[in-house]
Amino acid sequence: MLTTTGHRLPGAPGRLVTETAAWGALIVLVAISYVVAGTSGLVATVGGRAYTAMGESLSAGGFDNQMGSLSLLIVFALSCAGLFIPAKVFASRPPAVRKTALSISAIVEAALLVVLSLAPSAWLTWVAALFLGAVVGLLMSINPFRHEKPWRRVGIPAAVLVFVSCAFQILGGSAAGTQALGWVSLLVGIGMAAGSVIIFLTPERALHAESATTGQFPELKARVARPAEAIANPWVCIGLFAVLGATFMLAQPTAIGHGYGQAGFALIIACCLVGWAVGFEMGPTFAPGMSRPRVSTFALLVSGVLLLATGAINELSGKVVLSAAIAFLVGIGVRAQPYDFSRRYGAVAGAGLALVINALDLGGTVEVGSSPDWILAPSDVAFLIFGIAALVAGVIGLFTFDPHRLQGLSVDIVHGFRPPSQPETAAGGLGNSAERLGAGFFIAIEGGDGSGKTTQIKRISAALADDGYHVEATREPGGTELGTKIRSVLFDSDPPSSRTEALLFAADRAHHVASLVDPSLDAGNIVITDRYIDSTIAYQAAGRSFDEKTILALSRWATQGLVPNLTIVLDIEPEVAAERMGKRGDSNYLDDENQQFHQRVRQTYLSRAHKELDRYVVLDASVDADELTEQILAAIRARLPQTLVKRDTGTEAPPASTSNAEPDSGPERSSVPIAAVAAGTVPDDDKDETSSPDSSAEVDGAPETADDSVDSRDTADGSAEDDTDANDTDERDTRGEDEMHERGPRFVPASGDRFVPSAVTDAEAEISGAVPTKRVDLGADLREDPTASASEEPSGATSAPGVAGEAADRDSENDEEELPSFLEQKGARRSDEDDATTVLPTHGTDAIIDDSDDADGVPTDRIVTDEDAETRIVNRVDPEDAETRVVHRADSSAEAGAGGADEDSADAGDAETTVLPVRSAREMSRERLQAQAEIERQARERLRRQRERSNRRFTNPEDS
Ligand SMILES: Nc1ncnc2c1ncn2[C@@H]1O[C@H](COP(=O)(O)OP(=O)(O)O)[C@@H](O)[C@H]1O
Ligand SMILES: Cc1cn([C@H]2C[C@H](O)[C@@H](COP(=O)(O)OP(=O)(O)O)O2)c(=O)[nH]c1=O
Repeated sequence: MLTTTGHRLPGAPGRLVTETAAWGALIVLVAISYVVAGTSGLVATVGGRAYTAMGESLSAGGFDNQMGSLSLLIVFALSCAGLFIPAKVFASRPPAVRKTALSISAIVEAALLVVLSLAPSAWLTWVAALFLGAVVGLLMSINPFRHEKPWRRVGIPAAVLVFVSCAFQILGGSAAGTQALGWVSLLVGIGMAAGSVIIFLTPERALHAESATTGQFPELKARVARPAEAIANPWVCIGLFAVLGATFMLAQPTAIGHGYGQAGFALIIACCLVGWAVGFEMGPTFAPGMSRPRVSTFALLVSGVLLLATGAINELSGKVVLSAAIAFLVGIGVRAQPYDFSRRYGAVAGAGLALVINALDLGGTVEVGSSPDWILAPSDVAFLIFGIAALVAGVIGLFTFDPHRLQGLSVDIVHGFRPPSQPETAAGGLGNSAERLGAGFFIAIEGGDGSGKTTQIKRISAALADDGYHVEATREPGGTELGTKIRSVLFDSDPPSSRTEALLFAADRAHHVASLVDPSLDAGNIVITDRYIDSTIAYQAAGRSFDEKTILALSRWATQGLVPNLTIVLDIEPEVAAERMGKRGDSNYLDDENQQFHQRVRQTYLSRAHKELDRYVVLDASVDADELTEQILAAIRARLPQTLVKRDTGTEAPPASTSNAEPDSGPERSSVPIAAVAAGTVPDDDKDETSSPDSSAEVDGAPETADDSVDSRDTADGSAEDDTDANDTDERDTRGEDEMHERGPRFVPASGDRFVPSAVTDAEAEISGAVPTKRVDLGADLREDPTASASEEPSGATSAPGVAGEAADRDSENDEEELPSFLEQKGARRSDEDDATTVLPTHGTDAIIDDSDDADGVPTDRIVTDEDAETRIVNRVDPEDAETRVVHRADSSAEAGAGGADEDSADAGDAETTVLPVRSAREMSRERLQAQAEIERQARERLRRQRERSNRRFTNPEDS
C-alpha cells in the first residue's frame, strides 16, 4: 500500500525507514485503538496507567467489542486516509515543499507515537492515525508508484511486534502482551523520527524515484504461464482485496475475543503478511495451465471456504494458518494477471465491512450436543459471513470466466497445474500461435550439423509435393534475402561475439517468419524449415551457455510466438556427423566447435523433444538416407491435417506461387523454380544433388523464369538470339493456366555452401566473357521424373525431352566444347542444364569491383552492383582454388546456352571470378542474393586459406 520503490536511489534510506515505521504505526495504532476504545469507550482519555488497567479489564472479561470495532474502524480509516489523497495534490508541489512537509509530518507522527506509548488514549490514537495518513500521502506523492511489494516494509514491524508481544506474554501473561503495543509504538515513533531526519537531510533530487522497481508484472515469468488477459471488470480481484482487508482487520478482534493476547494478534498479522508475500510472488506462474481470470476466481472461491473454516475454528494456531492461507490465495489471485484497478477500495471496503459486522456483536455459543459447545466470537461470525460471500462470488466467477478450452471443473483444475503446451505459451501474450499457423502446416527439421537435414528436406519436399501439397522448404539462417546477408555476416568473416551471434540468429528468424513463413502458412502451404528455435536453444543457450529462458524469450519475441506444428529431430552421434561433414567438405565456425559443444547441442535437442513428445519426433539419423526419408514422411503424413489444401483439389485460395509469379511479388517471396535454387559445389559423387534435366514442367515459377530470362537477355544484351527467344516464348505460351499456377516445393537450400543462383544467358556470358564450369543441381531430386534424373551421366550432358531439352542439349554441347581446360582437368561435370550456367570474370566492361583498398593486395570480395549494367559482380580470390560458382535456371531450356563464355575473354587472374547477372534490381531474387552471399563467403574462405598457406610458408619456409 505504501511506496517502496526507488530504494536503490540515494534518497532511499529516508523513505525506507519512514515507510517501515509507517507500517508499524498502522499495525500498532489499529491494535491500540481496539484495546483502548474497547475497554474504555470512545470518550476515554486515560493517564499513564491505562495499559495496565486495560490489561486487567481485558483479562477480567470487561471488553466492549462494539466500541472496539468502531474505534478500530476510525483509526483504520484515518490511517489509510493518506492513500486516498491523490498523488498529484502533493506531486504538484515543488520538491522542497514536499520534502519539508514529509519531514514535519513524520516528526509529528513520531511525537504522537511516543506520547501514545507512554499515555495511551483513544483520542491520541485517532490523532496519531490522522497524521499517519498524512505521512503516507506525502510518501506517495514523493514516490507515487502503486505496484510494489509492501510486505517488505510491513514485515519488519510485524516481526518486531511478534517478538515483543510474545516476550511480554511469556513473561507477564496474556494481559501483559497489551503493554507490548506501547513499546512497539515507541519503537516505530523513533523510527519515524529518524526517517524524517534522513529525508530532511537528503538532497531534493535524490528523493525522486525514476521508475518502479518492484511492482511490474514480471513479463518473463508470465511467459511460462498462460498469457495475461485483460479483464474488463476486475470485480473478482476487488473481492479478493476485500477478503484480505477483512482478514487483516479481524485479527485484533479475534485475538481479543478469544483471549489470545497481543502475541496472537501479532502472529496472525505476521503470518498473513508472509502468506500474501508468497502468493504475490507466485501469482504470475501459479497454475500455469489455467486461464488467468480463472485463477483469480478459484482463489476467491477457495478463500471463501478457508474464511468459513477460520470462523469455525476456535484455536489460535488454526486461525493463524488459515489466515495465512487466505492471504496467500489473495496474493495468487490478484497477481495472476496484471491489474490497473485500485486495491485500496477493495481492501478498505472489506476491512470496514468486517469491522461493522464485528461491531454488531453477533457472536454466541452454538450447542452442538456435546461439551464444550461451539463458541462463536463476533469476529468469527464476520469471518463466516465473509466466507459465504466469497464462496458465492467465486461460484459466480466460475460461470463468468470460461475455463481454457477444457470443460468440467476437475478437468480444469487438473490441467490448470500442468504447463500449457508450447504453442499456447509461445506468444508470451502477443498472440495465439495456434491461430497464426493459419491454414498451413509448419514443420521444423532440427539436428546437428551433418545429420542430414538438407538431404532429407529436399527429399520430403519432393515427396509431399508429389502427394499434391503446396510445399515451401526454407532454412535458417538465410531463408530470405536479408537472411542471406545475415548469414554472410555470421559466417563469412570473423566469428561474432556470442551475444551478437544470438541476436543475429534472432534477427534472421524474425525476418524469416514475418516475410516468408507466416505468409506461406497463411496461404495454406506446408512450410518446412531447416532449423528453427530449437537450434538457437541448442547452439546459443546450451552450446554457448546462455540462459535458456532469455534465448527462448528472444526467439519468441522475434517470431511472435510462432511454433512449428511438428519438429523432427534428426539425432546422430556428433562423431558420425563430423565424419559426414568432413566428406561434405564445407563447414562454418560452429561446425568446427569441439565435441563437447556438439554433445551439448545433441542433448539439448533430445531433452527438448522429451518434454513435448506430441510435438517432437526424434529419429535416428545414422540410418540409410532412404529409410530416414520414409520415417520422416510417415511422421509428417500421420500429422498432416485433412483440411490442408492440395494442389489438385484446392480451389479456394490461389497458391502462394501464383502470386509469386507476379513480377512485383516482392523480393522476399520471389518465385523461383526448384531447380533454379539448386546448389553448387557438392562432391561429384553425390547423386542426390545432381541435376535432372526436365525440371521446368514440375516446378513452380517456371513461366516467370522464362520471363526472367527474356528480360535479362533484353536488358543485358540486346543482341540475344532470336530463336532462343522464340523458343522461350513458345514454351511459356503452350503451358496451361493450371501449370502457371501450380506450386511445387519451393526449395531454399539448407546450406548456402551448396547453393547455386539463377542462370545467366548466352548473351550475358558473351558480353562478360563467362567461363562455364561444373555445376550440380541440388534441386534435381525434387523433380518428378526420376528416370530423367537417373539417366544422368556423371561425366556429361543428358538429353532432355522436348524443345527445351533439345535446346539445352545443343547449348550444353557448345558449353562442352568451350569448357576451359582447367575445369576439364578437374573433371568438372556438365549436364544438359549447363546452358544456363555461366561464370563471368570480375573485370568485365561494367564490372565495378574495387579492391584497391585491400592492403595486402588480395582482391576483396566486395560486391558492387551496377544497375545500369544490371550485372552483379563478385570477385574471386585465389586462382589455385579453382572452384567455380554456377548459375543456372530450372527452365534451362528456355535459356540460351551459356557456352559463349570464352576463357580468353576472362582475365587470367580472375578465371574463377563469378559475375551474376542482375536483370533488374526490382527482380532480384532471393536465390540470387543467396548465391552472391555464398560466393562472397567462398571468396573469404579462400582468402582465409590463402593466408593460412602463406602463414605456413612463413613459419615453415621449406614447405614452400
Ligand atoms: N543418411 C545418410 N547417410 C550417410 N550420409 C548422409 C546421410 N544423409 C546425408 N548424408 C551426407 O552427409 C552430409 C551432410 O548432410 P546434410 O544434408 O548436408 O546435413 P545437414 O544439412 O544436416 O548439415 C552430406 O554430404 C550428405 O550427402
Ligand atoms: C538457425 C541456427 C543455426 N545455428 C548454426 C548451426 C549451424 O552450425 C549453422 C548453420 O546452419 P546450417 O545452415 O544448417 O548449416 P549446415 O547446413 O552446414 O548444417 O548455424 C545456430 O547456431 N543458431 C541458430 O539459431
